Amino acid sequence: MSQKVVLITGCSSGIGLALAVRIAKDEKKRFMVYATMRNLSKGEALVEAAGKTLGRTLEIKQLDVCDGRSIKACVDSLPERRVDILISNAGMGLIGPIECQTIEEMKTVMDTNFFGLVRLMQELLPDMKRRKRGHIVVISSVMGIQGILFNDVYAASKFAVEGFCESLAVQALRFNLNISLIEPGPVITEFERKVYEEGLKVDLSKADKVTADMFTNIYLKNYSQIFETMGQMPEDIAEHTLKIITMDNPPFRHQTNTLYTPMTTLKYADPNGDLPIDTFYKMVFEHDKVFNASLNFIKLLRWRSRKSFTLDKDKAS
Ligand SMILES: NC(=O)C1=CN([C@@H]2O[C@H](COP(=O)(O)OP(=O)(O)OC[C@H]3O[C@@H](n4cnc5c(N)ncnc54)[C@H](OP(=O)(O)O)[C@@H]3O)[C@@H](O)[C@H]2O)C=CC1
Ligand SMILES: CC1=C(/C=C/C(C)=C/C=C/C(C)=C/C=O)C(C)(C)CCC1
Repeated sequence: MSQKVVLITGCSSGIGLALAVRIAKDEKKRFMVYATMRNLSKGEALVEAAGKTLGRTLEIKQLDVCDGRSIKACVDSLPERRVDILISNAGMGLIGPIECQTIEEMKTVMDTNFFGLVRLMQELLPDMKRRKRGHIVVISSVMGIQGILFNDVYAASKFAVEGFCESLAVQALRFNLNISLIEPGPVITEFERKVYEEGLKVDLSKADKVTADMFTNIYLKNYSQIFETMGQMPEDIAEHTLKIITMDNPPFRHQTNTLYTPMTTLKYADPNGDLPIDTFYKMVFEHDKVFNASLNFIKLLRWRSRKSFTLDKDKAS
């Protein structure tokens, strides 16, 4: 069986970079990875992490998901235009009260996170259908199934992604194609830093006092703590994704973070949809002390298990 061709978007940092490197370093050399980024001058970190795979199982190419011509040029440059596995990863976040955001800012998020995927699919789906072979893997988010306070537009963009893929999945089956949504919770990447820094800069003068206070003193105040407690590393997401692309019958949805699943399960537990909303409200406004204590407890457990893992490794070596 020849190598499978994998095209990944947004590989200049974070999950995309980790994915490209992990898949290119596959022990059985099952994949040829085209790691793409919109700005090739940001390729240094990937070049370094790719090491010897560069020019062998990994090649870097330019691709901007907001530019149809750039997508076409990239796909046209591939041997026989063949892509067996598309990993749509490029994306951006946006936090804050909606009254403080412009429609332009919101459109940029939708254009990147949702229309970026649509453009890729328009370019690649017809070829995949013709070959009756292909797997489309989308880095969605837990926010593709559940909205989170002050992430209104970001969550909307990921809901759009999920609705789009769920609708297409039936048609895809007819052509022997698979679609999989990877749904990480918080992941420690540039995304976290960029979103937080932009959040600190939000001009809250258009928001009322209660909303501005909620954003600053509840959301932003707890933001880093949530990432520290529940955050996964991009390498974890890469490992999960590698498993999904090597399965015979890959699932349509895959959540990567077991610490987060109690939250998303609330959504499926109540068809009225009130349970997750009421629970989030109580966590934030009524049981904030219990919520913070639980986060600290999880942090302690994770710290201890990391420490014993390091000690075990030291003993073994
Ligand atoms: N971090 C998290 O907590 C979570 C992230 N996700 C999702 O994971 C994906 C990757 O994010 P993550 O690695 O965390 O964040 P990063 O900010 O580290 O990476 C985002 C990548 O997307 C690229 N990108 C942005 N816009 C475009 C564009 N128009 N064309 C091509 N590439 C673009 C960025 O390129 P550039 O460097 O040029 O900006 C960068 O390479 C996103 O879809 C995000 O929504 C999902 C769940 C949680
Ligand atoms: C869990 C939780 C919170 C925050 C969750 C966050 C911040 C999740 C971030 C997820 C990301 C970044 C996904 C990216 O796609 C709140 C609202 C503070 C309180 C209620 C419980």
